[in-house]
Amino acid sequence: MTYSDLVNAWIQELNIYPSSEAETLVNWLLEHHLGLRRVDMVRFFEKDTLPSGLIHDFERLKLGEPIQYILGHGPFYGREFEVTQETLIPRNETEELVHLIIKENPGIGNKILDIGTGTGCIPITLFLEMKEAKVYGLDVSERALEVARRNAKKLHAVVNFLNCDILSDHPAISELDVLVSNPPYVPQKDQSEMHRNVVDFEPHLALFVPDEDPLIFYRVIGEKGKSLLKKGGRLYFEIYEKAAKEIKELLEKQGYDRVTVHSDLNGKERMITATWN
Ligand SMILES: C[S@@+](CC[C@H](N)C(=O)[O-])C[C@H]1O[C@@H](n2cnc3c(N)ncnc32)[C@H](O)[C@@H]1O
Repeated sequence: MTYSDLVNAWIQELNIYPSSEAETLVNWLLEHHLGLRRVDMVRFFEKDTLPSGLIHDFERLKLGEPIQYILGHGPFYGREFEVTQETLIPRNETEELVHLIIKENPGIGNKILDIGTGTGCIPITLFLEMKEAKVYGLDVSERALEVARRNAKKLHAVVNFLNCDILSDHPAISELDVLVSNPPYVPQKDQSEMHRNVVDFEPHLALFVPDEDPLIFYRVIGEKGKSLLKKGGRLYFEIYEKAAKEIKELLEKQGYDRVTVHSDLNGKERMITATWN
């Protein structure tokens, strides 16, 4: 079998994805298993046989499992982060949120807390990209925090991780320059609109909120932010596009200033920022 025979056959079999995406996924899997660049793979196929792990992983891909869970890692802001089924897979729009924080807070020694940290991708990246930042990350899931701690160690980032349920506990932190969160925000009833590989594989604890109170995390974090943030401190949320207007109104009602909705690169309203004065 040649490289192109195999790639074409697998693209056909991976018909749960559009063919351009299937091609990217097949090549990602091949590169991971063979440790070869695409150009070298053509030569590999002329003389070698496929490792059995590759076939097994392809079967998982066909069943809709996200490739980051299969490989055990995924990219975020130019670095690879370990992911497990206890953690959300880091998303592009979250990279944009992190980029906004870096751009808007060029000073030295910012004190930062990330609520609902998952893999730790937000605080680890902020530690590595901002000068002398003092960074905290919290999550209710101890299993997610274990992953976050491993990521920090591997990437040489100093982050204080705390196990905390933000809906019932108050973290013992104050005088923050930046409070950031990408909290769970998808109402249960919207499950049916989501891609199967998200609903079937990613942790529901990281995704869903009750239909009767979909803004619960924004309301609670906004309220707690008043004592966590210092005067002039900045709040950064990733948001559900459908809820942008309501979250803006909520934060204005809570007394925040300069409440601003930002669009991501796809033109979707996916971030909101505010100042506590
Ligand atoms: C949407 S994920 C975000 C993960 C990561 N920050 C990212 O952007 O990839 C939300 C995170 O909030 C955590 N979480 C859910 N309920 C929580 C709670 N009550 N208190 C603290 N964290 C919570 C989940 O475990 C999950 O890691």
